[in-house]
Amino acid sequence: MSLALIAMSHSPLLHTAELPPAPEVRARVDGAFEAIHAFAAEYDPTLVVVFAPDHYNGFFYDLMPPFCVGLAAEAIGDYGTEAGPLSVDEAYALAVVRHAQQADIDMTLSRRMEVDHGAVQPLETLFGGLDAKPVVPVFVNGVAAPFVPMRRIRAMGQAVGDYLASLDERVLVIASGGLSHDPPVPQWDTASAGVREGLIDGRHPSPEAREARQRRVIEGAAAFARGEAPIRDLNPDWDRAFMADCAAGDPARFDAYEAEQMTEDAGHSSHEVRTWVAAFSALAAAGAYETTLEYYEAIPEYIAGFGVMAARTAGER
Ligand SMILES: O=C(O)/C=C/c1cccc(O)c1O
Ligand SMILES: [Fe+2]
Repeated sequence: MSLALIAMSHSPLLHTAELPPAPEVRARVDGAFEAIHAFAAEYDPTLVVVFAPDHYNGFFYDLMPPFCVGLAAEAIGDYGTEAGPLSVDEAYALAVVRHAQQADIDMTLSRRMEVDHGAVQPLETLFGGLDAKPVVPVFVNGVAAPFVPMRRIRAMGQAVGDYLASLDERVLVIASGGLSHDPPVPQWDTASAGVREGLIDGRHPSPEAREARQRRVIEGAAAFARGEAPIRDLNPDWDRAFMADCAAGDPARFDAYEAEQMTEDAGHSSHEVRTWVAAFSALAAAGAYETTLEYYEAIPEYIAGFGVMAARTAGER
């Protein structure tokens, strides 16, 4: 039994920014990515569990669970990320569902999950593509309000971690998303009727609609970097405090994060840190852990408080 964790922000602007960050900033991001790539290579997982949000590409308001395990999954290929099937380990995915349900978690499942850059960017960064490792994808809602209390995400992560810790595998849990950020993703309360229809069931848009949506984000990022976009500022203090809570090894700390306050302090997409809460709670289920790598920087060009962490069960080598 062995567990390790990598948590990383993602951003569709990583490869599409019209106004990229300064070269020294990009070099630090690349350095952090190289470090987690090396960490993953050294750990050499036999199973990967990726906790990822979705951005109205796979999950919509026609049926929005707080979390969901994919027994089969297909990447849609947004923002230049790889499209195609993920190499899902169906037996382990089903076992995760069963174990979580027996632990009083109302885990949901999908036999045809669609995932976007949220799930794919970490797999590309760490393993170079979608199918290098057997994977169990776990969607965690981080954009579509209302949100269940954070203690439910912690409990879900703990239940998943309890199961993973019982396996004779080297399991890497990945968290994707966060930290403070407020990209131009539509909000139900302020959306027009037409946009609302897309939030209810906007699956498989035309290439023109996909392009228009991506342009809006790319142009929004450039405007934000110039200080001209009407979106919330990044909040490095909030981000560093959250990362300190992640490093603390005490998942009960996450219960204090209240959704409306998070939106206020850290933006509408700060709820993506639910993936971090799930992953760190899963890691903690295997016992004490040590953080071996930490990087943080607020990067307006990526519309992201951009953080990377790696951790593994203490005393294991
Ligand atoms: O296009 C989207 O829906 C999402 C955009 C985005 C922008 C910046 C950071 C993120 O985590 C995002 O998902
Ligand atoms: Fe995101």
